[in-house]
Amino acid sequence: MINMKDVYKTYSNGVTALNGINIDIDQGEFVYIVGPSGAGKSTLVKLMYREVKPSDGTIIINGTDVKTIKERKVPFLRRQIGVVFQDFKLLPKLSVYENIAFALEVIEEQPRNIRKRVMDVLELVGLKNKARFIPDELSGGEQQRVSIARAIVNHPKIVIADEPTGNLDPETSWGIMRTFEEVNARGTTVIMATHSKEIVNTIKKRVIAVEDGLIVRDEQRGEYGYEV
Ligand SMILES: Nc1ncnc2c1ncn2[C@@H]1O[C@H](COP(=O)(O)OP(=O)(O)OP(=O)(O)O)[C@@H](O)[C@H]1O
Repeated sequence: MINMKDVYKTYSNGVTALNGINIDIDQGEFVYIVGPSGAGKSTLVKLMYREVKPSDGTIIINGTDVKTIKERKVPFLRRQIGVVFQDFKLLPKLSVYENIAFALEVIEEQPRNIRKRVMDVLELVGLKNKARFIPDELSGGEQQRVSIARAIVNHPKIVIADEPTGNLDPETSWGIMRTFEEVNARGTTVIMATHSKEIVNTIKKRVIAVEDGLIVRDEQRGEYGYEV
């Protein structure tokens, strides 16, 4: 469902972030992307949701070629992909409920369906009782659970998370990981760029290691493989 072939990315300032990447990820997989700072992990995941465009090579996401996709079709691609960021990116003036409902309003979901879908997803992440709170009234872990809820409310086939536990303490991070595991258990593909050795070595999944824009390791139930 995610296929990258000979993918290169050079930014406009001349920095080459990816140097010939080949990846095949199937529906339902859980994949960690690891590697040193500046290795190209964020660039790799941003290519998957077409935040950046490849300089060369082919990227097929769910049957769509993201290099040749027409600009007006990009929103349809994005609907199939939920994205979770390190810094949550919630709208600060909207309530938890409204932050999640917004993701459905922009895709013109029928208003009568929105309430049930938002409450269902809040139940999944364990925040039904905080629907009326604004982000500032929540802990970091709760805010991240809201952002996961927002990413999955639309039932995307793929969830991409770039350092989702980077701003959270270890205990909170385990809770977030449980949520991602539940999302994955429902059949959603999860791709997670992370610097967390503890998480990768404890919750064993496929590990793709990137160094200097190249994949240097791709192992099922792999190890983090770097000293912290
Ligand atoms: N928008 C950009 N414009 C120019 N260069 C960029 C841009 N984004 C990233 N880079 C460069 O591309 C390289 C890879 O960056 P990237 O953010 O993908 O690495 P990373 O592995 O995610 O790093 P980290 O673990 O520190 O987040 C780095 O040299 C970085 O400076």
